[in-house]
Amino acid sequence: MEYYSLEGKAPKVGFREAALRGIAPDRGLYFPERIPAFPKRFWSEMHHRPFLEIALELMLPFTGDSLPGPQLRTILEKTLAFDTPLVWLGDKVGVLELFHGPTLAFKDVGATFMAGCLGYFSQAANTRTTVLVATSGDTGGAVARGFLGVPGVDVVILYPKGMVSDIQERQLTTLGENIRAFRVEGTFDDCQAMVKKAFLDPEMNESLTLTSANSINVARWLPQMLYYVRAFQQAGPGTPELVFAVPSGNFGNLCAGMLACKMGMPAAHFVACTNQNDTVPRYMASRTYAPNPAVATLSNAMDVADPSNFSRVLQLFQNRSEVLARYLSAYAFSDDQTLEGIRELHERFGYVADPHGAVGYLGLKRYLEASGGGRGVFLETAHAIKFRETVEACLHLELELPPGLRELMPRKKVFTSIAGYAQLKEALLAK
Ligand SMILES: N[C@@H](CCOP(=O)(O)O)C(=O)O
Repeated sequence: MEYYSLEGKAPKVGFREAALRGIAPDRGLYFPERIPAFPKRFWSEMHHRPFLEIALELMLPFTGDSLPGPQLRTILEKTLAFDTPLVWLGDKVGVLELFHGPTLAFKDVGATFMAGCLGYFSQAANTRTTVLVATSGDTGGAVARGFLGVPGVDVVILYPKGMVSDIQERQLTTLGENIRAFRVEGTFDDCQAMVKKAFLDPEMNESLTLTSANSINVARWLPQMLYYVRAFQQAGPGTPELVFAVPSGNFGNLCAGMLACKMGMPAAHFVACTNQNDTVPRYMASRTYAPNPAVATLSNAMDVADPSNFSRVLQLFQNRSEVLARYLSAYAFSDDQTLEGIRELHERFGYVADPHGAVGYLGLKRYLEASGGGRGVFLETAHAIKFRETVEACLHLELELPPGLRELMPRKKVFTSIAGYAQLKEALLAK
């Protein structure tokens, strides 16, 4: 499989090079040159098969010659080591829980897969790679954990000051070793712009081998399709096609689900659910892509004004927004509505959701009402404990701290404060 740049001005590359580069030299996102289609039989017969075998079949066309089969299997075994259960809250509403990984967020899936790939590529070539990552909350912790101690890899995390939760900040600033954190005066979009700038900076590229661990990287993005397929498998044979409601920030997650659908996975519809950073819902209503400055919200991991992966979503539909609109609806919700969503889930189903999951639930509910019925699943992208203050105050209860987090609490947060790209560059080039 080869990958081309969505900007169209860079040569095609294989999976290995796309993963090592992060983005193409023309700043475009890499996109697979063909989407492998799996026949109806593959989907109808998967319900009794071990999921690892299914995952291998699905990922193999994408990794191609870059990873030997046994290596891909080992990486997938680690990636799938934690469950992503589909829990039905009622007849019509289910929740796909993606927070059972080591950092309690869906990012653990992609970060584990990518860390496995990069560890293998660096070892095989005996090189040192610097992974740059911008985070609005959850990616940073998952990448820090996924790459901790991986030989040949240094991780540099950029996060916006005051726009991530206390637990999220602990997850990305307290591990040490090969992980460094930079606290940026700015928004997630500023952090992401710095990452992209670094890739085009000749001095940086002369001294460092850079890549990105955001979902702009195919090795982070592609494996995220697996939990949609796992949800389909768990729903069981004969289940009517599901609506998937996806809390969305950088849109890698939603795009991975829609990719699975393009590969043949039956799905009724997708719903992109955002907070007030509503560029995509406004785009879907007006067909004008016009990001506003990012605003801080309770669902901070989605505080993204200019979602990188939306270009991939459009590409899946040959950039025909009228076709995309048949498969995707998009809604935005305020913080007050988010709190209402958390309360409603608790009152109706006894379910404790985090603010991102609550936004997903609200989107699902609105879509099912508007379309006159159906059955759907919202993605619970992070554990409620990561947003402890918000959830505890909203529901008047106390959440228990999981053991993995307990050990982070007494540790000191270590980070470097920076205001812009020049300081980042100076710090990374300092000997
Ligand atoms: N929601 C993210 C923002 C970056 O998204 P990614 O999936 O592209 O890494 C976060 O939590 O940092």
